[in-house]
Amino acid sequence: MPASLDDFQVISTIGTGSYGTCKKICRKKDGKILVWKEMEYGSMTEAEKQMLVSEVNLLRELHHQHIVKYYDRIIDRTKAMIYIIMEYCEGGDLATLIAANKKNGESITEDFAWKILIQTTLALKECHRRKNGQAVLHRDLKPANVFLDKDSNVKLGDFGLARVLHSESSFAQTYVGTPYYMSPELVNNLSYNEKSDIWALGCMMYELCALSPPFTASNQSELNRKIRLGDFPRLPLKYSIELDMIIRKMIQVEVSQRPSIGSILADPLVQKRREALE
Ligand SMILES: CN(C)CCCNS(=O)(=O)c1cccc(Nc2nc(OCC3CCCCC3)c3[nH]cnc3n2)c1
Repeated sequence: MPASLDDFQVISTIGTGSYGTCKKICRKKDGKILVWKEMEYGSMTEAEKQMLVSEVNLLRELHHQHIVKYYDRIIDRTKAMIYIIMEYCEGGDLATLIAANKKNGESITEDFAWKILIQTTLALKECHRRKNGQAVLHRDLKPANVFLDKDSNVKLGDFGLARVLHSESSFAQTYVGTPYYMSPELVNNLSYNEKSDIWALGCMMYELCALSPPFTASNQSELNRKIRLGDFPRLPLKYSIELDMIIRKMIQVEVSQRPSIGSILADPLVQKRREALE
């Protein structure tokens, strides 16, 4: 029996993303805490609605311990609203963690950095695993899209939903952030590929440790120039040369020089770190 809005109690609003609002909810029948992302589709074109349907269908197919679990969706045709119900991540998102560390002058440990690197790589591996020939590239890997559960395990979220965004909508203009993680191939208008997600992963890991993205600038053209050059400072010295090296390998301008997901996971150091996690 499809879920309905009154099966849930809204607890609070967590925030507003590029596509709509995220609310913390409680499922009345068992008290389970979840979230829903509510999106208004009334002003969407038929093509955008079709994209939304296919994005939600992709979400339904992704089952992995490090990917935010999709539960259900509710469509309220009277208000032209869709509610996408997903697991709640108690630990919040990495962007909040980075901002808090920056504010308090704190930094994550080396162990935690490896844990995030490994678990996010495993989540990307699931995304890239070809699903009926359709690779689900994340396309928007950034700290705000990586959540933590109560045990600070990674939950990769917010697939494609941001992509569904209809460009002329007010949300689009309001929520366009600086694309710090844009890869050189995207800057050069070449095609997005699996190695572009690796570049973004390297940038995210760098920012998580250094509390600043590898490339920063006050305008897009200056940022593009720095990205094309690919030079950035070493991680803070508290982090090992191995961590700096594996992140540096991911942030290489030459696509073919970047490691694949398989080679990251096959790295002896990563294997050792993975065993320590299990
Ligand atoms: C302990 N503290 C450091 C952290 C406190 C943390 N508690 S908190 O303040 O409610 C909090 C903060 C942020 C996230 C979450 N959990 C969460 N957020 C999602 O999306 C957030 C949304 C994404 C788009 C932009 C607007 C926000 C999810 N999507 C699927 N599952 C989700 N779970 C909870």
